[in-house]
Amino acid sequence: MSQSLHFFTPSSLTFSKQSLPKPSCNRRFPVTTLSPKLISIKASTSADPNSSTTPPQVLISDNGTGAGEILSSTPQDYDTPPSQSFLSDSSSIDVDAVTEVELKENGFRSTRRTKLVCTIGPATCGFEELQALAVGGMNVARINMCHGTREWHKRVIERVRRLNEEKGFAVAIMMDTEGSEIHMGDLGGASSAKAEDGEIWTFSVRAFDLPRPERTINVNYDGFAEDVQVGDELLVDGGMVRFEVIEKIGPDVKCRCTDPGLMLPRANLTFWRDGSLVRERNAMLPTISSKVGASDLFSVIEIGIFFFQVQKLPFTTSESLPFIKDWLDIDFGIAEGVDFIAISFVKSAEVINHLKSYIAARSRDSDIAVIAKIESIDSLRNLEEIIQASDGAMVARGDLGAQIPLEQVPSAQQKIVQICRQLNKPVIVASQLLESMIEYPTPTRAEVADVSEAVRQRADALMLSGESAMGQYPDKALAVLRSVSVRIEKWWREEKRYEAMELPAVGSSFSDSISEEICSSAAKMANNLGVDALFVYTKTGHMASLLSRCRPDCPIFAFTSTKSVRRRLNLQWGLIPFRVSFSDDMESNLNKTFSLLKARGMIKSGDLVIAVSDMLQSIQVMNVP
Ligand SMILES: Nc1ncnc2c1ncn2[C@@H]1O[C@H](COP(=O)(O)OP(=O)(O)OP(=O)(O)O)[C@@H](O)[C@H]1O
Ligand SMILES: CC(=O)C(=O)O
Ligand SMILES: [K+]
Ligand SMILES: [Mg+2]
Repeated sequence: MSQSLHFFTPSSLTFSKQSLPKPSCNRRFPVTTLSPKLISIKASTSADPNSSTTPPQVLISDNGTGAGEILSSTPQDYDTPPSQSFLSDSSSIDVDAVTEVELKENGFRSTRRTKLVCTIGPATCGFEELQALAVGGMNVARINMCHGTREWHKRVIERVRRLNEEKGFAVAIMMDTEGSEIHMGDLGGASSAKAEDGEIWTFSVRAFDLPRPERTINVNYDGFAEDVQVGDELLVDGGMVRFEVIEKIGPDVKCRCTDPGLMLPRANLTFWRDGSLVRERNAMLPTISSKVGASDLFSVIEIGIFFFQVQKLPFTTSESLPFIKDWLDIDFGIAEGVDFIAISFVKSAEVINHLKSYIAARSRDSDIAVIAKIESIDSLRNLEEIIQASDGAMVARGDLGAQIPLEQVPSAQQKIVQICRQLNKPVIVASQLLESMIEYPTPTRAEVADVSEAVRQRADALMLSGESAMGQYPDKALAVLRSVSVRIEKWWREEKRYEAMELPAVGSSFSDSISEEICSSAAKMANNLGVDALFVYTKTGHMASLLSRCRPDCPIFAFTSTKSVRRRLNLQWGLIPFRVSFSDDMESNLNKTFSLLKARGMIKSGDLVIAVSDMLQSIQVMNVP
């Protein structure tokens, strides 16, 4: 079978040099006073681009006054049941409601390219709060299995699903595992505990009766009291609070506070001796978490049998497997059909490979992406192989900063972001981006500079942790990420300050190589010609990610036929994912999408577009008819 690279401009779509519009911001749509509020859409269009008989039907809500600006002949409220407002039939297109307004307000060039992940916690778990985050630009909702119960997380997942169904969002769900590191107990329900300078606290592996005795902290790791030595330094949350070990009495370890501060429930603990992290025993942490109850026993046995039969591995090898609580959470994530599973404290590529085969065996369509969290010193040693094995990575700076000296975190971040892009894996920069906004409504200048740097490095996504999980200003924190991202992206685009990155070949077949060449050429052409948007028709999302990897100046409209691929693409830089059914006939796909998007006012005649697809390996340059 021959594969050819087509460069053609169909006669009906030819353009002359003069007809090429000059790239500029804000030029295509009149700027309205609408802010990114929910809109309600029923795209009832003809697939025939020339048909003018079916008027577009779009209702945009105003800023909450209820007097929506009607742009359609058939107004429809956004609370219309999903079956009516978001038809997934062959004549409709699903697009993020917020993106649609953004496109209409500011044009292609101003859409945000950097994606935003929000950790959901007590401050944001309600439907209204989740909706506010989605309206504010949340692309991915992260649930952290370190905190809360599975029932709690299940309710959050259900609400996000409902939000997507009813309001047209495509918020993806990322489940983050607990990971087998040492951490404190849950403080008996208290939201925090304050340690003052010089105070003596007891860290113990004993379980305490409630109420928790004063100045005592429960530790999750049975070997803790044996492992620490008098004189060791004990760091809570990577050094937010520090203690010196002064005495060991059986299971109790007495410590004096040397750096006071606030300790949060289930905070991570590390101990240091003579200036080095003590970590030999970390690799031998318990494989069965104390949190596994009798009701989980059947699942534990099942998981054991899977690894014994399928992998021929003893399932107690904690080097290769996260501990059992994680596997139960992973089962939960698979059953719930989450979009991403993020694995904490990955030490080698092995655990990623095991998880991927586990997912493949357990979930029918196996489209859960596995994200490797880079937060242990071991993961830095095996960085390339871990990232290569994964579907993406997270720079988990919180715990990473507890395992390597803080001043090494920025260079590690830069390296991880760079390797991910070279290997074509999405990368999330996480933790403490806007830490002060947990308490205050404005960020520090230093935090804004940190966010800017992650955007400048062209990371795929930024993540909020405590800011959105339990902070006082989750929406404001998200708004800061949004506005800083847009501003910095624009600045770097206009000044062409970004360094071109050498992008090595990533595919293994000749067909992969063609796809890569097509995408890099299309991205280059898009920049040189100043086109308005790149269109990519992709079944698996791969071609879209190859385009995203090139970080072109214009946004990438990614058309895919499945909802799960659309949600997954929501994590990747510059992609605006649409769900639409399409065929192998590019000509009809183009006509259909032009027609649907024109009907929604998202493109107009004359817009210059470059289209690629993974069905027909070609590049087409055209003006929208
Ligand atoms: N589901 C939840 N229920 C209660 N509190 C939560 C929940 N999720 C997050 N939090 C709170 O938000 C804080 C920050 O969240 P984050 O997910 O970064 O947790 P973490 O434990 O610090 O980190 P890690 O990602 O390393 O597990 C937590 O320390 C916790 O206090
Ligand atoms: C996100 C996370 O796990 C960390 O920063 O440690
Ligand atoms: K976690
Ligand atoms: Mg962590």
